[in-house]
Amino acid sequence: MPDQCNAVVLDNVRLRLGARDFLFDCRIPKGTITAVAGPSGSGKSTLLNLIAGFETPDHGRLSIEGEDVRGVLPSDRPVSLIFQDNNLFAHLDLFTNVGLGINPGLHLGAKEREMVSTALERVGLKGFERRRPSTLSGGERQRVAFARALVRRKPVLLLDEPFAALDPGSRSAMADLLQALHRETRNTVVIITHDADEVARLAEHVLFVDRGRISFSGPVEVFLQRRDIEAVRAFLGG
Ligand SMILES: Nc1ncnc2c1ncn2[C@@H]1O[C@H](COP(=O)(O)OP(=O)(O)OP(=O)(O)O)[C@@H](O)[C@H]1O
Repeated sequence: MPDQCNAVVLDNVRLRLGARDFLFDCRIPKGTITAVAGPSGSGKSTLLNLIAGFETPDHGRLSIEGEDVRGVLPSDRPVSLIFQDNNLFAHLDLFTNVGLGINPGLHLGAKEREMVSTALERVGLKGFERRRPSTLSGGERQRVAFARALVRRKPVLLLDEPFAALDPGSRSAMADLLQALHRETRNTVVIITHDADEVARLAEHVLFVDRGRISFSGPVEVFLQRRDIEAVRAFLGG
């Protein structure tokens, strides 16, 4: 596949962390939802941290949206992030938490304030603007994190197990919201998940990480049939 079809390209990216070494050679197709799956400790978060810029490759090339991002600070990369614990500031209200996605200095003009209100409305939190994160449920807090990612308007959205702390009902509501937002924005979504059903339901493309390497990369329909790779078989449940 030509590289302009890929939002993220890792070319023989190597990294050593303590006793563990990682080698990632993979592509993430532009505009897709790509699931990153694999056993615990295999290196899924490390892969996301490399893309986000929280880890620096020892060797290899990493480009995002066609740009070599070696030496580019996390805040200057064309990515936004959502983690399991959603990183909201407890002492700030929701409007302010979302506004920080646009401008860390919080100098918001009328247009930016409108963007924050629209994003909160889009994730179903209209009227919650002055509430603090502690007054919300886990699912609602994740919606705020989504709103903040929406106002950032970055082409790549990285999610590290964003629904792991939620009950099954909220998980599936958030998966629906993610899909709806993806249909609107058509950005590239990369989501770590431990849940085979979530992979089947959400993803178009799958990267399977095993012992610091990519052991499968391809369309979800092919992934779901791959019973010949032992770790994939275990992940899919027999
Ligand atoms: N800074 C570090 N120094 C040493 N080892 C590290 C460091 N960061 C991660 N590791 C190790 O690298 C391995 C991969 O970690 P990583 O968090 O990427 O795995 P994961 O697939 O996301 O796991 P999980 O599904 O359990 O969250 C683990 O064994 C972890 O202990």
